[in-house]
Formats: sequence, C-alpha cells, structure tokens
Amino acid sequence: MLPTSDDLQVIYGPNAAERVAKSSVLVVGAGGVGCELLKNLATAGFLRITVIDLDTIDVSNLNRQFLFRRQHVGKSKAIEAANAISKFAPDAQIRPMMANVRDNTFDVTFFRQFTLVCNALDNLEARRHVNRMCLAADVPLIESGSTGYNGQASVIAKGVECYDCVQRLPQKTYAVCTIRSTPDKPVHCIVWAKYLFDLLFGPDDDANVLKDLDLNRSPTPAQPKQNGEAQHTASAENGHSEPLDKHQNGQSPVPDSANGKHFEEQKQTDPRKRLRYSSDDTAHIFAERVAHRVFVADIEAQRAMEDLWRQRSPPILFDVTSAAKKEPVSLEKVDLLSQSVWDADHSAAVFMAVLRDIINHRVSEIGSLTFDKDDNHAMLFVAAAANLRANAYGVPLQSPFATKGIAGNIVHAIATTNAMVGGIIVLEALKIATSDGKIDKCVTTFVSQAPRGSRVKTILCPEMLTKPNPKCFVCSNGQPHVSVDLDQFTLKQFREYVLKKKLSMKEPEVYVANNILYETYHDLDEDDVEMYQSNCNKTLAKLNVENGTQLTISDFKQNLKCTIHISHTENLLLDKPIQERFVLDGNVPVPTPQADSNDHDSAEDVDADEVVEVGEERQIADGVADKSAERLGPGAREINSRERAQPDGEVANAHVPSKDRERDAGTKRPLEESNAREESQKKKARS
Ligand SMILES: Nc1ncnc2c1ncn2[C@@H]1O[C@H](COP(=O)(O)OP(=O)(O)OP(=O)(O)O)[C@@H](O)[C@H]1O
Ligand SMILES: [Zn+2]
Repeated sequence: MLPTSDDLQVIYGPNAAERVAKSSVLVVGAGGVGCELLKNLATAGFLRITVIDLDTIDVSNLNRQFLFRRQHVGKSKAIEAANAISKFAPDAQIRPMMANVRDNTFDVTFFRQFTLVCNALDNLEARRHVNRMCLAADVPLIESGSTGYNGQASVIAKGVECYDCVQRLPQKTYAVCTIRSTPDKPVHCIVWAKYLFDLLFGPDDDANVLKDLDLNRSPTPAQPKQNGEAQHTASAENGHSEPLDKHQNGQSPVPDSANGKHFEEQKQTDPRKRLRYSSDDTAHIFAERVAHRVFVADIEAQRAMEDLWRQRSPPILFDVTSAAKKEPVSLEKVDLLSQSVWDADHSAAVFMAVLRDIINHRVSEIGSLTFDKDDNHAMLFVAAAANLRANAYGVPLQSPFATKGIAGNIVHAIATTNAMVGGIIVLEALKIATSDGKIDKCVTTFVSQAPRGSRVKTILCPEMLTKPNPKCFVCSNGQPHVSVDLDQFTLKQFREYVLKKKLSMKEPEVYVANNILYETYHDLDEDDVEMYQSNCNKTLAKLNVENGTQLTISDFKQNLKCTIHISHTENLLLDKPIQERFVLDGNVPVPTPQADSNDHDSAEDVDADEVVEVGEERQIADGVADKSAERLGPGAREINSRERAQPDGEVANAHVPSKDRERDAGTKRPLEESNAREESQKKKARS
C-alpha cells in the first residue's frame, strides 16, 4: 500500500507531501511497468508528471497495462495513460507526449526541468540514451526493468554506477552448422525456420542462408498448370485469391527424383521473381516445391554426409505434401496461443496452407517481408516449419505458443512483477523528491522468484548503490579500444556500426589529432558538408587513421566525449558481415558474443533460458541466473541478487506490434553480463 500524506510526513520528514507534490517527474514508457508507475506516482501525491511513449496500444497490452481498455486499442499509450490517471487523480497534471525519447527535441534543457526521471522502457538504446541525458542534465534517474519473474529498479546519478557502467548480457550465438545441419534443440529449429521465412519472403538476397539453402537453384521448376487446376497463381496482386484448401488435387508438381526425372536449372534465379512475374507458377506449386526442397532434398543431402551421423541418428525424410493432405487445416481456425503441441501431420498441413496463403494474399509484399512474431502468417510459418524440422531431427515438437515465445524472444511479461517494480520505483522517487534530489538513501532493489526448494523466500532484495565503473566511457574516463581493418572499414561504417549501433551514440563527431573527420554542426557550409560526406566513404586508413591512433569522439546530443584507441588488424573477421568486422574492447559496456551453450537440454528449458543471436537479432530470455542461484542453494539470493536481475536491456516481448520503433534488438531486457556476474560473485565471496 502506498503512503498517505501523513505517512509521508512521518517517513520522509516535514513538508514531505508538499515536496512530493511540487516535484516534476518524467516517466519514459507507458507500458507494463509504466502503467503501474504512473498510477503509483499519482496516488502517492506526485502532481506534475510528464509521460513519453512513442507507441500505440495493442490488444495484447490489455491484460496487464491496466490503464488501457479495448476501446483504446490503436490510440496513443501516453495520452490514454494520462486520461486514465486524471480520472482517479484529478489534481495531477499529466502531460502526455507521444514521441520517441531519443528525438532531438528532448535535449539536455528538456531533461533539466525535472526533479527526477523514471525509465519504464524495454530496450537498450532508449535506456542508454536516457541514462546519458540524465547524467548530462544532472537529474537523478530511476532505471527499471522486468522480465518474467525478475525485476529491478535502481537509481542512477552522478557519482553512482550508471546504466552504461555495466556490461550487458552477452549475445549467445549458435554456430551456423548447428542451425543448418545438426539442430538438437527446438530453438535451433525455430531459428532455422525464421531464416527460411526471411529467405523466401524477405529482401535479403545475399543472406548466407539463401546461398546455403540454395533455393535459388531450386531443382523443381515451375510446372505448367494442369487442365482443370484452379488458378492459384501469384496473381493475387490482380485481386485473385483462392480459398485455402482448394489445391489438393493429388498431383504433385514436384518432380520425383526417384523416378529418375531431373530438373532443369532455372534461368531466372530468384524464385520470388518467378512467383511475381511468371503466370505459370501457382501458390501450391511453390508450397510443394519448398516443402520438397527443405524436407526432402536437403534432408537427403544431409543424410548423405555420413560423418555427421556417427554420434547421432540421421534426420528422417518426411513427405510434407502427403501429410498435409491427411487433415487439411483452415488457417483462420489455427490458434497461435494454443499450448498443445502440433504433431508433424498438423504442422505439415499448416505449413502448406500458410505458404499458399502468403502467395495468394500477400504477393505484393513478397521480397519485403521479414519475420515478425506479430504477423500471423510469419508465426504460422515458423511454428509449422520449425516443428517439421524438429520432426526430421528427432527434436521435441512445440506448441505454437512455445514457439512464439522462442521465436519472438519472449519471456512472457508477468503483471505482478511489473506491479512490484512500479511500486519500488515510486519508493525511490519519494526518497529523491523529499531530499532535494539527493540520492544517499536510495537503493537498488531486485525482484526475483525464491529459488525452488530454498527456505529463503525473499522476493525483494535491496542493495546499496554501487560506485561508477572507472572504465565506463560514459560517466568515467573509460577509453574503448577498437580493432578493425583500417584498409577496409570506412568512416561511415565506423560511425554507424561502432559508434551508433554498439556504443548507442546519437550523432557522433570524429576527430583525429587536430583534424575533423566528421562534424554534425547544424549550420555547416556546403563545402564542409561535402567534405564530411566524402570522408564517410573513405576507409579509415585513407583518413590517416593508423594502428595506435586515438580518435576523439564527441556526441553533443548526449553531451558525451571520449577517446577511442584504434588498432589495425588485417582482414579481421572476414567471415562476418561488414557490420560485425571489428572488435570492441576496453571494458566498455558492450556485450561480447558468447558461443553456443549447452546448458539447457530440454525443450522446456529453451523458452525460459535461451539467448540467441542470429545476424542482427537477439533473443534474450531469463533463467540463467536463477539456475546459478539454485546451484548455490539457500542463501544464494543475496549472493546472486545483483547478477540475477539486470532486466534492464531489452525484453522479450510477446505482443509488440511491429512498429517503426527503435527497439532494434527490440523486445528484450538484457540481464547483466556474465563477467559482471562473476565479478559480483567474487566480490561477495571475498566479503
Ligand atoms: N524510444 C522510446 N521512446 C518512448 N517510448 C519508448 C521508447 N522505446 C520504448 N518505449 C515504450 O516503452 C514501453 C515499454 O513497455 P513494455 O515493456 O511493457 O512494452 P509493451 O510493448 O507495452 O508490452 P510488451 O512488450 O510486454 O508487449 C512501451 O510502451 C514502448 O512503447
Ligand atoms: Zn557509467
């Protein structure tokens, strides 16, 4: 229960209620935690609240973002949250802003007007940005996050650990060969299915997977339509569309290699182009060709690699086309929230149906679709394809609900955790508001599930705030090191991939000695603009950046300045895409990739414990820390409180509409990185 004004007086001293009422609070994010927080702030007596959220309300938010009702779906979260609060706290002045907190309008001056800022965000970029803005504006920030049963709220201000002081969760990666050849967990199959979706319908013609799966050279040419066959062509563009299950005419358009028929090489290499432009192609031919290719031809090729199967059984062939005919499905009736596991036949039926449906109904989008867990076609495809893959490799099949959790990087949000985090934030906010912005009494509080079997049932675990990390390049004098091939990496790539993407800078300027390589000043003359543009396209070597050069980086938007040490490594990471061809070092708060982990063997483990990185995507989930707590047994909570709940990156997000939001890694809250975890354990062990 939140304090009354009398309570405030008793707890926080004379005039506490007035001080609280006068404080001006910025709340960033009106989602799960944000709704709780706004309600708590208003009922605790905060009367001046600004809330920023860029998003609109999705139907899937309604189960826990209790300020919103069905009629608000599609409307601004910030505005509706403000409306709802005003109804029960009419004295409160809530200023809603539907905007991205990273917009330039929210500059240091904007942040300075607040007594304190509360983050209720869901992504790393925005969190880092607000952290930097608050440090620059010298305004205390209460940072928060929740993921499943774990949550956290901590206070950031000058002189205490900042959000950037801590390395965030490493990205666990899966070896491509595991995904391609030897999947042994559901997540491997799901990652593969997501690739396949993007490969078939997405823009990335150059993706490795495209080459590897080799659909470009599909052995199954488009077959001319048979007489009497329905016009299931890709001409949905022209308004044709077919009922879902009219295609089962018993005639496989896929030539049967067992009968000795061989396939012509396609002249037109991209199957999607054929789909769009060839009047001969039909949706069901395409579906059957894909099914044949990935569940027969590729599996046959895999089986032939005998070395792979010395230790485990080879994958099995499965005739998806025939299986799909056993019990055809109507896609509208497929429940993606179902927790029953689809068997192989049902998966086959969904697989064929969804492929046809995409061709029939969304042909104009083909070439621009990418996997999105909120896109039903994409989810149906992935749920079915992943299960068929799992079926082939003897991996446990999944329910669509579980698959969505894994595919969409989801740790399902728990309303109670959000409520606890929202409550903790306001307790810290009260301390700050009643002590003139001082933070000496503030703590970091972790919310976590009591370890199973433990007698210790503490759910909330407060800790002292920690000193800044002297190696932090944001709040201390940390100097990151970057190794890169200077003859290959351009200034533009350096700015985009290292400074913006990895270090979350906004508009970094780059200087070497007294030379300006890139400047963003708003009224630059044309010559300068031209020169900087041309610098961008030059390699760093051409700009006289050498092994050992120290670059000075300034980001005026974030009031940030740091030195970056450069070293040259020839042909560094040539096997990676260009955006990953550098190594960032120097204890900067950036995740370092971590290899595949075999910690979790069972299917159930996966959706709770996996962290997957594939290409630019990351899937982060929780549970690793809980497991270590379990291993340590009773009393481990204190030891692990710090490690366990750093749910402060990006969280898996079951229901985020795919909007143009800067949540690249999107829907996840990273936990603390393992070396920080180890450090914390060592520290605790020493004491
Ligand atoms: N850069 C940003 N500027 C403003 N608001 C942001 C920004 N990034 C994220 N947000 C908002 O932060 C909120 C985070 O809330 P939450 O984690 O509950 O996400 P959600 O999308 O509402 O729900 P869920 O992820 O559980 O489906 C969201 O409402 C989101 O729109
Ligand atoms: Zn810091």
